Amino acid sequence: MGMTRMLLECSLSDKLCVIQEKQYEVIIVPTFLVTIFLILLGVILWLFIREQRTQQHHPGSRDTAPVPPSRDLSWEAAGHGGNVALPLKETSVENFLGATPALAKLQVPREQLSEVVEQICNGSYGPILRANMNTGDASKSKSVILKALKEPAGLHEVQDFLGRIQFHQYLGKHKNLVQLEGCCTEKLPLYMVLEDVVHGDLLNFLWTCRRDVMTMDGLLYDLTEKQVYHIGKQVLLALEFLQDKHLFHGDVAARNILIQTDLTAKLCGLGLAYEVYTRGAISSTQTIPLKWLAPERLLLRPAGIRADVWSFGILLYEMVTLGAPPYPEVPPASILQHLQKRKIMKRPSSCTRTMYGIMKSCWRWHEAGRPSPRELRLRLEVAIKTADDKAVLQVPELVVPELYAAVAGIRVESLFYNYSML
Ligand SMILES: Nc1ncnc2c1ncn2[C@@H]1O[C@H](COP(=O)(O)OP(=O)(O)OP(=O)(O)O)[C@@H](O)[C@H]1O
Repeated sequence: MGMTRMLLECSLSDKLCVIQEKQYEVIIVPTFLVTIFLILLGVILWLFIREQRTQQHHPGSRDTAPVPPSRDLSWEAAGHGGNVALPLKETSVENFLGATPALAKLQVPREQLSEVVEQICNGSYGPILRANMNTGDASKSKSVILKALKEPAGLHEVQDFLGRIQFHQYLGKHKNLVQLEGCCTEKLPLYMVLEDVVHGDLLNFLWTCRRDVMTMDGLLYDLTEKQVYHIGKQVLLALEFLQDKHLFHGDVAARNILIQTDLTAKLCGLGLAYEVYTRGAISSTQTIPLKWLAPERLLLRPAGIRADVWSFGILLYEMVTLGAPPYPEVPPASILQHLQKRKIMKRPSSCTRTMYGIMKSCWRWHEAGRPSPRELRLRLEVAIKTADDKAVLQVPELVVPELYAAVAGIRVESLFYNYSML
């Protein structure tokens, strides 16, 4: 339109008009084309740089076979639930480890765990194994306990297992708590490495004391009143330690105490203490034998360290009777009604009045009336001074584990006894 108008207004002899027409062709069109070219070049460059950056973030994506997608939490969120066990990809575990760098310091090289000697039992996470650990020097190989996470495991189980290791790390060392030596969590299968308390649990020790066995691997299978106090005092030290950290154990019983040759006692079975640590209370549906529980636990009320004190009273009873089941005349399911009638266990014939007095103080209905672990320990320290260290506790009847389990209200499979010993 503009050109037509120009031509109409100009004569052929009009030079100015010709010059204007040449300006239009020579300046504006090339400028337009150059601009388009530059824009295209810019876009191509931008796409090229973006591609380069993508490759830097995923180095193997072009040169290696594609990695299968790892299972993520969305799988569980899609209605499959946390308990579904699926084989985990190494990458999933590595992701967790990335989120828990504190565990890096605890890693034990797998090649140091040379041979599994035996499977002790099936624990709450999976098999509990005894293995040899090489410490570099062949003459210094030592026995350790491996708690393995059973496979296949769900993601939340892996998380829980790693959390449990960190809980051990948080607790730190205490002479009367089973010690964490390290872990193998850089790949599957996952292991928690614990010190080996070779003589196993106190309940088995008590049962063996009923037999004619004198000593085994340096441990004397005889128990006096003084030794009962000695073991009890160590358990109370462990409870004080937990209380200082605003925790409690939740399952104090002879089956959860490990014994060393010199009668050092170590509290194990810290699963419920871990729940208290993570959730502030025991919320697990895990069944704890009712006969060891304080009334507030049976009534599903909030509980604390004084519920452990109640169970400690039952532990004293277990020791002085060499592992008899508590309340032998009461069916496990009726224990709450029994206690609601304010009935407690009678004094066993092997129990002194002093010791029975201590037991009764643990079994006061209201937790505020019960002593604290520290008060209790001080009472034990006084009692120990005059306790009998000569007379050996004796119970002639041998234990039939199935019968014990039925009367105690415990699943027989959860008792880690050695048949050959009984
Ligand atoms: N460090 C250890 N040394 C020797 N034996 C052990 C050790 N740890 C566990 N055991 C054996 O395994 C049994 C079960 O241990 P423990 O209760 O700690 O395992 P768990 O089932 O994993 O429970 P939790 O999850 O409550 O810790 C013990 O009664 C004992 O016989």
